[in-house]
Amino acid sequence: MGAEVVVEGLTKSFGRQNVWQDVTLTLPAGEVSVMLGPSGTGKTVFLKSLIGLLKPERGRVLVGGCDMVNSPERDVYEARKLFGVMFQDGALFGSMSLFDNIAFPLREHTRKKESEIRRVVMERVEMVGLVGAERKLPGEISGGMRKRAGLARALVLDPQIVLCDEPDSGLDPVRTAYLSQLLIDLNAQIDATMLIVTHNLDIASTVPDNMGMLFRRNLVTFGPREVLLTSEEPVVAQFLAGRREGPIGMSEEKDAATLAREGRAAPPDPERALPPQLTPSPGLPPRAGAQRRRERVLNLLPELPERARTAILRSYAPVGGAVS
Ligand SMILES: Nc1ncnc2c1ncn2[C@@H]1O[C@H](COP(=O)(O)OP(=O)(O)OP(=O)(O)O)[C@@H](O)[C@H]1O
Repeated sequence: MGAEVVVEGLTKSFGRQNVWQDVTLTLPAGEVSVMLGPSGTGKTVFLKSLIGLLKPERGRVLVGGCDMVNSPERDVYEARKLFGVMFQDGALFGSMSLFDNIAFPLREHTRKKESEIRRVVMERVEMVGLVGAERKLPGEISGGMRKRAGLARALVLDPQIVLCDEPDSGLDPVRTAYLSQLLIDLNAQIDATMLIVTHNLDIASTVPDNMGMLFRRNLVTFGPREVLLTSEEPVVAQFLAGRREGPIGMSEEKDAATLAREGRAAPPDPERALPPQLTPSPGLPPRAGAQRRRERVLNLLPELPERARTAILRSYAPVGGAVS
């Protein structure tokens, strides 16, 4: 099972520019979470802070007993091995074949023999559907294939936590749908804790167990997907509807006068059925994380808003019956 990631009171600034403050959330072990947010709200900075590449000035990130913010660099380096990171552009070495790119972390961080490296690399190549392309250079394949190669590389060290930074950027809607299914299938196979940063509403509404959103230097919300998807918070409703009307402007924030002229954005219709969450492809095991999540979320019910409660009970009810 993947490791839980506990974030407490995290605050990050660059000089006098505060990116976000007092961010507190827990990525539950083995579950899939998504972080949404308009451009420039600090989603990438958040991912980099989780792995200790950027150092917030306040707060803690606890992973398997290590505080990625405040522990000595030696401990942070060790704990970083629990993570697999898929960067926005795949971050592949252009002069190396996909095979060598994917093998790179194994050659760098382990003493495995070449035969063993080959076995692990090919297993991951198969998982992400790149068999036959492993001898190609990154420049000879499509953007979607590069993304999948980046994902395969993020998986070679058997990470307990997988972070994906905008895995959909530059992909067409069909490739994005395949990628969404791939992320769920991977979670079913490796039971890692996953955090996906994205603007993509299709991924956001069909992939995660949990969702959060960063806006105006704050974490607007983080919790079970149903909370955000039924939220009446104007910024969340605007983002999910992809509308111009609302607090999010071209340069992130609108001034109060513009907002007053527009009036409040309509909240989502409470009767609207939520898009169903993807399930693993036929032949794969059920997601252990989804089973744990069901227990966890049903215990949380009394603390959740009415709309989210109704949506959760509806999604867990057997057809025509009530949740036990
Ligand atoms: N190393 C850095 N030094 C100074 N400022 C930085 C640095 N990295 C990021 N920033 C600033 O932090 C803010 C948040 O950037 P970040 O890339 O995390 O946003 P984002 O939400 O991921 O955006 P997008 O969705 O457009 O990728 C931006 O204003 C950016 O300029």
